[in-house]
Amino acid sequence: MSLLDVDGLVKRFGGLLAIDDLSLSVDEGELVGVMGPNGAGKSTFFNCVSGVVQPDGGTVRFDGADVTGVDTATLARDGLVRTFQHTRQLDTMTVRENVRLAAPGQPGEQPVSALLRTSTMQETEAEVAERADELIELFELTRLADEYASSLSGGQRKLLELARVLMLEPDLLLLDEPFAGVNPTLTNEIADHIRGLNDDGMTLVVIEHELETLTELVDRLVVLQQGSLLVEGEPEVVLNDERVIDAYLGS
Ligand SMILES: Nc1ncnc2c1ncn2[C@@H]1O[C@H](COP(=O)(O)OP(=O)(O)OP(=O)(O)O)[C@@H](O)[C@H]1O
Repeated sequence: MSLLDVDGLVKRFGGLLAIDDLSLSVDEGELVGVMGPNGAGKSTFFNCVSGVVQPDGGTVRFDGADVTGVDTATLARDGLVRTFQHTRQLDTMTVRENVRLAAPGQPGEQPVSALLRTSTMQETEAEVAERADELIELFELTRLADEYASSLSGGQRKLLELARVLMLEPDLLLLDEPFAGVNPTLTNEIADHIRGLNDDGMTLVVIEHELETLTELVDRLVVLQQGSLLVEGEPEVVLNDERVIDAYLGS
C-alpha cells in the first residue's frame, strides 16, 4: 500500500504555477529521490505535502487518510515530518537542548506544567533526555553536545537536524537537500544514516542536487520539471533518459 499518495496537486504563487497537476505515490519502506532543475517545484511539493503551504488543488493522502491542507504540527504527530534546505536550529541553545526541545509535547515547556510536575511528567522528561542522548551518540555529536548550535559546521548542523527530526519518530521523512554545503566525508556519513533509517523500515523522500550521491542512495528517482512529473523510475534508467538530460542542459 502507498504510504503517501499525491493526486492532481496544484500550487500557484500569483500567476506562477509552481506545481502543475502532480500525481505521485510513495510506498511504505521506499527510499525515493526527487530531482529537477532549479525552480522545478521540488521544495513546493514538500511544502504542500507537509502542511507548510496550502495547495490550491488536488489531494494528499498519508497512511490512507486525506491530509490535504493539514498543519505541520498535526502531520508531525501523525508521523509525517520534513526537514528544510536551511537548517532551523536555535543557535543560542546547545546541541543537547536542541535535540531535547524537538520532542513533541514536552511538559517542561508549559509554565503550569512546570509548576505541577507530576511523576509521569518527570518520567517523560527522562525518556526524552535518554532518547536525545541516544540520537546525539548515533550521529557522533556527543563531544559537541554542550556546545552552542551556532558553533557547528554546515555538515554538523545537518546531522543535528537529523537527530532533531528523529525525536519525532517519523514514519515518513522528507529530507530537503540533506547534503547541501556538506563536505564529502560527512556526505558519506549522512548517506549511511539515511540508508540505515531506511533499512530499519523508515520511508524517506530526499530532494538533492548532488546527483551522484542521490543515485547511489535511492531505489527510485523522480524528476520534476516546471511543477510536473517528467520521468520516474530506476536511478540509472532515469539519468540516461533524454528528457532528463534535456531538462538539465536546458536549465
Ligand atoms: N513562497 C513563494 N512565493 C512565490 N513564489 C514561490 C514561492 N515558493 C516558491 N516559489 C516559486 O515556485 C517555483 C518553484 O519553486 P521551488 O522552490 O519549489 O523549486 P525547487 O525545485 O525547489 O528549486 P531549487 O532547486 O532552486 O530549490 C519557483 O519559480 C519559485 O520562484
